[in-house]
Amino acid sequence: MRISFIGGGNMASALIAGLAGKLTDGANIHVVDPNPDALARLQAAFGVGVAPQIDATLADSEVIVLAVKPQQMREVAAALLPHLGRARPLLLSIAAGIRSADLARWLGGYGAIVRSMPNTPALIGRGITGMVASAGVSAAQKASADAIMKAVGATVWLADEALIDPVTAVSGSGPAYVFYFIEAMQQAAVELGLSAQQGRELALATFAGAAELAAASNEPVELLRARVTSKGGTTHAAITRMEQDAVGPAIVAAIKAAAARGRELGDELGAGD
Ligand SMILES: NC(=O)C1=CN([C@@H]2O[C@H](COP(=O)(O)OP(=O)(O)OC[C@H]3O[C@@H](n4cnc5c(N)ncnc54)[C@H](OP(=O)(O)O)[C@@H]3O)[C@@H](O)[C@H]2O)C=CC1
Ligand SMILES: O=C(O)[C@@H]1CCC=N1
Repeated sequence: MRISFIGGGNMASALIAGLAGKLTDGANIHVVDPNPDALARLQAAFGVGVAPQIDATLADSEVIVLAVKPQQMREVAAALLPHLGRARPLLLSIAAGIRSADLARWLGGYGAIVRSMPNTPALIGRGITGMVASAGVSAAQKASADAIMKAVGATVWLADEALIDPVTAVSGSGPAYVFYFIEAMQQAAVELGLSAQQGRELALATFAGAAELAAASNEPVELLRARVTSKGGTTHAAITRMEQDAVGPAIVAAIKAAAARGRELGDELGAGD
């Protein structure tokens, strides 16, 4: 499969790292980005083809992954439009907020669009991607999009595009919340007298182990939490403090803020012709 990436930044690099040499050869991947350093890094690491701007090379791609910032998408659509005619590739957008209908409108009514929301654990093949296909996407194109994202983790197809903003808020942005929690655990470890290295090792192993345990168990996470929480014990002291400080409601509110920002980006950037 020949795949092009428009934008070779953080998320594109994570996807390319997961794809190259697995789903397709690096030589079948083409990356467009204005930054020479980013292109040189990707070329050296994965043997991908590179270009500083959109050109006719794109016409050979079966799938074009749109991996620029949401604010850059409209300009990219204008540059892409002249190159879509012949091969009619699938456009696989990973941009937060940008609605398929707006993208299609900027592309003169182009219908072969899958909107998706991956996350950075794709870098190690442990990503999860929410996806939704527009009406103009063929079954074969949907299968290609699924194969690309499955090569870097799991996929969840959504019946309604409105659910992409919640997916963005939960799993697209989610790794940042997990890293934030790990940072806090590391800080606590150091403040309690452990070394930074020990704090890191303890926090990471605990996160990974607890997540794997929850995934392997049929029991709800509330029950798994209750099993750690001995009556009158240490966990109870910690959870009581978290409840006093409304940590759970603050996390829920934060995730809702992310979803609202996704909708707001769609409104802001999709407005007008
Ligand atoms: N980071 C993440 O965890 C996730 C990000 N996403 C989505 O992925 C998209 C990219 O995010 P991210 O990788 O973090 O952002 P980055 O800024 O790291 O990457 C975007 C890249 O696109 C380049 N670019 C700008 N204009 C063009 C153009 N006209 N043609 C080609 N390339 C261009 C940028 O260059 P320059 O810096 O010079 O502008 C930059 O290198 C966003 O839409 C985001 O919503 C989705 C899921 C998770
Ligand atoms: O923060 C963002 O907007 C992007 C989308 C999901 C993760 N990063």
